[in-house]
Amino acid sequence: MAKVKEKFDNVFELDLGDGIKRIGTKSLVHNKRVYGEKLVNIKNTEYRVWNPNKSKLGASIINGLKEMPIKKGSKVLYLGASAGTTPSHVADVAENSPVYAVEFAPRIMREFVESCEGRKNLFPILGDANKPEEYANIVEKVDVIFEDVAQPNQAEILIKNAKWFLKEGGFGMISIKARSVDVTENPKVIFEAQKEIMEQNGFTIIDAINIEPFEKDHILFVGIWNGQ
Ligand SMILES: C[S@@+](CC[C@H](N)C(=O)[O-])C[C@H]1O[C@@H](n2cnc3c(N)ncnc32)[C@H](O)[C@@H]1O
Repeated sequence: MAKVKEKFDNVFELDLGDGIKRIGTKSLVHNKRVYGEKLVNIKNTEYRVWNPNKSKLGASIINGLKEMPIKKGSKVLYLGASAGTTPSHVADVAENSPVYAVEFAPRIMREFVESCEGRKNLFPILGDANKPEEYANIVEKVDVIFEDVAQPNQAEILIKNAKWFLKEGGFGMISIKARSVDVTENPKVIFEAQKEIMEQNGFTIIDAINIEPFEKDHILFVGIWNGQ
């Protein structure tokens, strides 16, 4: 018998009876898959299984994220939307609240727009996360910025967007890919350097999650914005 338990606001532990640790979100759009994820029905509710191999946020939750800043009612700015895998789960969690999702590759954007169909709170924005001023007329002040862009200046991009859009006391969540910063340097050194950039520019880091074995040399930092 399948069982469900709410782990964080609108994030559920799904026990399908096979001993595998799974999480999921309630389907906001019934019977619609975004990336081939499994759909399960438990007690008349449909859940989308959140695949940690395809989502760094999903992997972080499985690997022990302490607090989930994205909750029902959170306004979110998502940088690096790709085709919408993680943004779709984030939108399920936020439920009625807007998730603004920025992606700069037009081809991927087309796929992403398709996956937004029927999702009333997920807003695709074709834009460069390095230039927040270009989407400042669309995005409002948010509770959380989530970033997954795999660029050498990942931490700087978060800070730039926080200055424009993050409420004081809001959360920045950033997935750092060591190899995008420097392929030769030890990942631990890179993570420390990126953390320092954030701490010197207005964030207090409250959590750091290594997401192996799902992704190699990646870390997810969670920080509180002091409103610089
Ligand atoms: C690792 S993928 C994101 C995967 C996605 N977050 C998910 O979990 O479903 C990184 C994405 O960031 C996008 N990207 C990279 N640099 C960007 C920038 N400066 N502005 C907007 N998007 C960017 C890439 O085109 C790519 O689609």
